[in-house]
Amino acid sequence: MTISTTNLVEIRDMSFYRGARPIYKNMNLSVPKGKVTAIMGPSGIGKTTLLRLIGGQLKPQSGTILFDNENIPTLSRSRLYQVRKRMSMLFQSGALFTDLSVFDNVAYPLREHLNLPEPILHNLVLMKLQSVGLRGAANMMPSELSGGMARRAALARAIALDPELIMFDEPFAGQDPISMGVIVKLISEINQSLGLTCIVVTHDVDEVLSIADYAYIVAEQHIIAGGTSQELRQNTDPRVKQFLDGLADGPVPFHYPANDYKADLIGGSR
Ligand SMILES: Nc1ncnc2c1ncn2[C@@H]1O[C@H](COP(=O)(O)OP(=O)(O)OP(=O)(O)O)[C@@H](O)[C@H]1O
Repeated sequence: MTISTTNLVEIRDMSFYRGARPIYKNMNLSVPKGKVTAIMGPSGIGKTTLLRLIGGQLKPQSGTILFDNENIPTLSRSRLYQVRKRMSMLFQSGALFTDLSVFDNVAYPLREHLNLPEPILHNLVLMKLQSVGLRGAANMMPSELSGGMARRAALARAIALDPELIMFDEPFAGQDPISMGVIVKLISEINQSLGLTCIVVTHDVDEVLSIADYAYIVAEQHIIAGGTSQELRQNTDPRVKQFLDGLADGPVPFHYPANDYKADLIGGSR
């Protein structure tokens, strides 16, 4: 196996099944250190699953998932706990703790993992909030925030422990164009100013391609195309064009695999 020092995450020949159903078959993926990597693909194809595999919450049936050259699926529980501290995941539902203020939400992982004197913790939290433009909202409760602000507060919490990798699951979903622009800019800024490796899973092609150094498209249980944003835009594969142009139907089927429609309808009750 070639071990790369330039890729923070390296997936080789990885297969993952849900029951008998393959989600990934012999898939390969490299996520370069310090870059923004976009993972795109149709709904239900396995993008969130991929993030959970990288985070060690799910185990593949075969293959390797290297994080900084450590094979995640084979790590002991305690080692995985250590490695996971270096990664952060921001899920779409990235819920804040509703009974804690914005300040305390961001302070939570710091209090949980580090034993910092209160004045240092205070300043660290304010610095994280400053980086997402919410220092002024430190004392607000999550219920008082707009959707976009809540997402930014969740981002401040996700970077509280200075992870090396941050994985965003659909960061733009449900945002108005201005909030989307703010989030695009924030991802780009935290990548550039903190040197954070970012993986962004999304359907929002234009937004993500504007900041991604590399972009991959998942379909048919593996990566069907990848490269720089520009290379992907020039790709002539009809499946890639279908996805990038947002066409509802094409070589990548719109429907989740199902029984014959007519048979299902006349078959009556299930
Ligand atoms: N806990 C589970 N048990 C069984 N199947 C699951 C489970 N979670 C997800 N799946 C299936 O795995 C497949 C991949 O799901 P996943 O959430 O990774 O897709 P996705 O590409 O992130 O979709 P979307 O873009 O719609 O969020 C889906 O078909 C889903 O039905």
